[in-house]
Amino acid sequence: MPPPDSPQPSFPPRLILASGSPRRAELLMQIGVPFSSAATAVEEIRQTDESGRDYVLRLAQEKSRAGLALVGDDTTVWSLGADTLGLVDDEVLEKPRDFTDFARMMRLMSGREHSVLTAICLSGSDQSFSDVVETRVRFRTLDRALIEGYWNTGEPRDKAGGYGIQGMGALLVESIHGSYSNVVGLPLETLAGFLQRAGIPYWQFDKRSSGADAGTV
Ligand SMILES: Cc1cn([C@H]2C[C@H](O)[C@@H](COP(=O)(O)OP(=O)(O)OP(=O)(O)O)O2)c(=O)[nH]c1=O
Repeated sequence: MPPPDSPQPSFPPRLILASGSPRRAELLMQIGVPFSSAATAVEEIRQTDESGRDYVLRLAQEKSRAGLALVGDDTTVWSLGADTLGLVDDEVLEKPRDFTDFARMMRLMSGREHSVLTAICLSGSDQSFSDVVETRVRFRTLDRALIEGYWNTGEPRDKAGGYGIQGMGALLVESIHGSYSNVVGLPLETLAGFLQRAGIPYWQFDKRSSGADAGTV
């Protein structure tokens, strides 16, 4: 808690989750911060020679700025954007285009470690905080039957790297090193620091009545 005589931010500040990802909304609800959701139309195309880290950071920043642009001149609003991808041997793993692409990714990750990078960016009218968080994930050895069976569940299609650790994808995982929420798409530990720096007093919210209003902007 800040000391009682410290300057208080306008309360409650409005937070926009600039994302259409239900996983990100669920993670934000978990920490009880009120927010509204707004999916953005940021194009996800990696530039030639852009590293995975630079790419994921650029997209999180573009999504965050796009969310802020929706509210015009309102200086009390903050916008949170995020982007997630997998990385193995410098190869960037996004959402699988089709089964062939998915099976290729699974073979790349089978029996070894890969990285999941999530970038988050919290932007206000005159300040912005961003970072890229890395979690190392080790997969079991995956055989063709497991790869095909998992694809047929439908779960892999809209997920970076083609799996959801919060779902049946957990069965592919042997161990993880680092933030779990980062793999799901929003590193809550890093986000907590950003909310504090932005003066969004998440520790004051009444967890019984807040959480997401999950309305749209
Ligand atoms: C690795 C992994 C990814 N994912 C998801 C998180 C993201 O929703 C998705 C990565 O795609 P993103 O392009 O980061 O996000 P998105 O298109 O779903 O949503 P938006 O751009 O509107 O914010 O993969 C999981 O849900 N579980 C996992 O274990």
